[in-house]
Amino acid sequence: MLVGHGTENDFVVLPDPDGSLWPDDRLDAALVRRLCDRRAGLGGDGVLRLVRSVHVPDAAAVLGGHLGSCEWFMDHRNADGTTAEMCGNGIRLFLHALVGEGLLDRATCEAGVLVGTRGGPRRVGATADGNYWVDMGPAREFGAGETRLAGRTFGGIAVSMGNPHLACLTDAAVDTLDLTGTPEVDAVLFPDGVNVELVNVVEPGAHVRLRVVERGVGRRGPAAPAPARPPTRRSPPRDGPRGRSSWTSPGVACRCR
Ligand SMILES: N[C@@H](CCC[C@H](N)C(=O)O)C(=O)O
Repeated sequence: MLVGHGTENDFVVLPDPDGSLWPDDRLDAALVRRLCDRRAGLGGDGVLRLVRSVHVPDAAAVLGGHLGSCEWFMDHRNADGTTAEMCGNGIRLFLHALVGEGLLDRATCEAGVLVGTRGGPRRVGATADGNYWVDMGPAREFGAGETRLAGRTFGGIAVSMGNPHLACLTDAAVDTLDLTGTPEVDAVLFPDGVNVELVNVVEPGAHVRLRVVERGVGRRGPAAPAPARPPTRRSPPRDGPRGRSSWTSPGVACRCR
């Protein structure tokens, strides 16, 4: 077992190349909760199992024709034992762990490696300066939503990045909010729950500050923002200018483009 984090989204990492060490009947929801328990277990926002796609029963269904191109599959579990389709922070740690375990050669990662996830294939790569990048894919809006949290109501856009997000622009200083509660959301719009991001625009189109209440985890710091290109208005530009932007959350920073 390993532990690691991507922008402080931390995980218990289980290398299991042929799927024999942690099959589903062993890595069940109860064991995931115990592993992620920050007092009685190793502690983490979730579990990342490193396994070849051919040993994942549902990989063919979620990858379709991409199955043959995704040697590795990120089997992601949230701290509460639920599975998540995709994790922008986790998939960069996933690649780092594959390299660290000698299962992939870092030099071959610089062009990008296609990794299977329950949100479909994602290309993730290593940079020459020791960092990692991920192509999060398109942000797919699927409606307007709101959440009741920290004694306030925040309106936002429902966005899928493979996993569901509610991205809420707000003038309330996000660093000052008490996010210990559970966000109230529309169960029809978000039948499987949702990751809630509260966003302050620091510099339109260039820099946002955000706080996340993550599905299956609870309050925590950053997440790969949804949409990956932070919105500068109530809904992200459908075909707005592409460029670089950054987001910060207490203690970390990340670049998006
Ligand atoms: N923080 C992650 C999201 C991880 C999964 C999430 N908890 C979910 O259930 O969708 C990210 O960076 O995307």
